[in-house]
Amino acid sequence: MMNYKSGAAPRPGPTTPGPAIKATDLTVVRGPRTVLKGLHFEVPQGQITGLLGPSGCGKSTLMRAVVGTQAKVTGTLDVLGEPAGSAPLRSRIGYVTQAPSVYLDLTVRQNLEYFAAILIPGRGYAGLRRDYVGKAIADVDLESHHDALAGTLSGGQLSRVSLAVALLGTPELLVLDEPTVGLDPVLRRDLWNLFHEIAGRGTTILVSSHVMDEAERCHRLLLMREGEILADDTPDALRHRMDTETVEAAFLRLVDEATAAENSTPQASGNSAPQTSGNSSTKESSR
Ligand SMILES: Nc1ncnc2c1ncn2[C@@H]1O[C@H](COP(=O)(O)OP(=O)(O)OP(=O)(O)O)[C@@H](O)[C@H]1O
Repeated sequence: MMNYKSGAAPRPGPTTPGPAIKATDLTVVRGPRTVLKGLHFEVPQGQITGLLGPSGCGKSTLMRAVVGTQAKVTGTLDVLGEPAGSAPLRSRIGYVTQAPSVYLDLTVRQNLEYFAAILIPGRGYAGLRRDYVGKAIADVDLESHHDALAGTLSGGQLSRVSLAVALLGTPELLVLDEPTVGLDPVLRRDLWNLFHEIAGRGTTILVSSHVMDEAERCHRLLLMREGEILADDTPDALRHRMDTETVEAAFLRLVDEATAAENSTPQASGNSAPQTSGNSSTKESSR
């Protein structure tokens, strides 16, 4: 968790020009495996960028690198104009992991008050903390449950408490690791509406999913496979370029092309970049 220096006012919104995230030759090794393989990409500010791909392709690892919790990261990774993981970024990024990170024996409000006290310590900020807690609870539509113990909430409600914690302090970048896993279609729709509302206020959102219909709700997509980026595009451009009805079909076509390219190159190794249709936004040409 990150906090504000005493006397420093919390930051209200985007303050840095340029992309929210810029990666150059981003490589991550975990154990014996190279999990991210020399990625080049940018994430624009104020939009929802979806990080999609099959289980194990490296989505969480990429997100961990962005928020600065991943070891053995090489290449260049700038976030909001600063090197990923640097101290000034701590109060500017909200991160929701796959596991709800809340205390089950505290109420919704107590959880938020606790994290707000760490984020913005000091008696002088008591009023500001109260405002942030109230706003975060309202944002995730949990006002009717603010006094409920977190341990008594449903899975969807618990996910929303985690999201509320990440929203404290109005971060410029929100990194959400599969926030809709296990939620019913109505809750998923409501959460995506909330993401759009948050992005509409200028917050950049990087959100991972392996549910392809969620790709259609993103402004941009990074499609991943085996630690590489197969495509970096808008959903419309991707469907158009691959001549498919859905992003899912476009993704499957890209995977087939990459597999065929690998199979037709005898010396191809697991670290080789897949061949795609030659669009300027594919990994090959963005190097
Ligand atoms: N601590 C670790 N040590 C070694 N390898 C790891 C470790 N954690 C993850 N990996 C490997 O790194 C690869 C990428 O994992 P990652 O969790 O980033 O994938 P993912 O796309 O987020 O998957 P999922 O959608 O299932 O969450 C996987 O092959 C995984 O086995």
